[in-house]
Amino acid sequence: MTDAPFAISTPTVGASVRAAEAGAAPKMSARNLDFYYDGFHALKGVNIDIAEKRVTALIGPSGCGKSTLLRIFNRIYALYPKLEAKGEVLLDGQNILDPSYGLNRLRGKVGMVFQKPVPFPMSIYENIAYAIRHYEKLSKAELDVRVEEALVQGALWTEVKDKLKQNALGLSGGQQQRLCIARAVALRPDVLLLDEPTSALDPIATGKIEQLVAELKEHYTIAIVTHNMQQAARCSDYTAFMYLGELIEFGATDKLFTKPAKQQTEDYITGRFG
Ligand SMILES: Nc1ncnc2c1ncn2[C@@H]1O[C@H](COP(=O)(O)OP(=O)(O)OP(=O)(O)O)[C@@H](O)[C@H]1O
Repeated sequence: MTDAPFAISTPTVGASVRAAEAGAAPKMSARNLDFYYDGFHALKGVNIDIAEKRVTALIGPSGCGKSTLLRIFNRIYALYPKLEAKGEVLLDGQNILDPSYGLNRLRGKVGMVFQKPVPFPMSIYENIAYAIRHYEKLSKAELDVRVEEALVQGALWTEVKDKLKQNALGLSGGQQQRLCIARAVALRPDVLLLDEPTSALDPIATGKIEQLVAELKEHYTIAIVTHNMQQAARCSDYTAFMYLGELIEFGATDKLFTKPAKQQTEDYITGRFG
C-alpha cells in the first residue's frame, strides 16, 4: 500500500498533546550515536529520548536510517561482523552498547517485531512458551497462565484459545503478526521495537495492530518505524524525522505534523519528496 501525501490539516491524536505537555520521562536515550556498515556512515550524531510508556515513531525516506536506529536499540548488529556503533544508548541510564551489558539481559528487556511476521514453525502455544522457557523456569500451570496473558495482550486470545495446538503458520498474516507481538510481550520487556509491523498487512489487520499499539503503551515503551505518515500521526505521541542518517526534527507528533520547525520536515510530510 503506498502512502497518500500527508495533509497537514489531518487531525492527530489528542492524547499526543497531553503526553508532550506532561513531558514523559525518557526510558531509552541515544547519545551522539554514530553507526557504520563496513565503513559506510549510516547514522550521524543521533541524539534522541524515547519516552517511557509512550509511542515514538521514526519516519523518513527510504535509506534514512530508521531501521538501523531501531536495530541498535536491541543491538541486533552485534550478530554481524564489520558493523560498528559509536556513542551511547542508555536504557534506564545504563549503556546497552557496552559489551559488558549482556545480550540475553538486553533481549529480555527490549523486544522486537519485524516487518514480515516470522512465527516459529510450531504450535501457537509453543510459539509463546518457547520464548518464555528460554528465560524462565516455570511449571506447566504457570506457563499456561503466561501464554494466555501474552495472547490476551497480543489481542489474539479470543481468536486462538480453542486451537492453541494448531501450527502457527496456519494463521492469517495479521494474526501471525499479533502472535509475534504476543511472543515479544510474553517476556515482559520494558521496551517494544516495531519495525514497519503493518507493511505486509491489509487495512483491517493494520487497524487491529494500530489499536493494539495504543493499548500496549499502557505497559510498554514503544518505538515504531513506519513509512506511513498517517499511521505515525494516529499511533504515536512523539515523532522523529530522519534524513540521510541524521535526526532532522523530533517532537510531539501533532506539532511535528502541523507546525514542523524545519523545512525538510515540512517538505517530507507534505509529500514533496521521499
Ligand atoms: N546490511 C547493510 N550493509 C550495508 N549498508 C546497509 C545495510 N543495511 C542498511 N544499509 C544502508 O544504511 C542506510 C540506512 O538504512 P536503513 O535500512 O536503516 O534505512 P531505512 O530508513 O530503514 O530505510 P527503509 O525505509 O527503506 O527500510 C542506507 O543507506 C542503507 O543502504
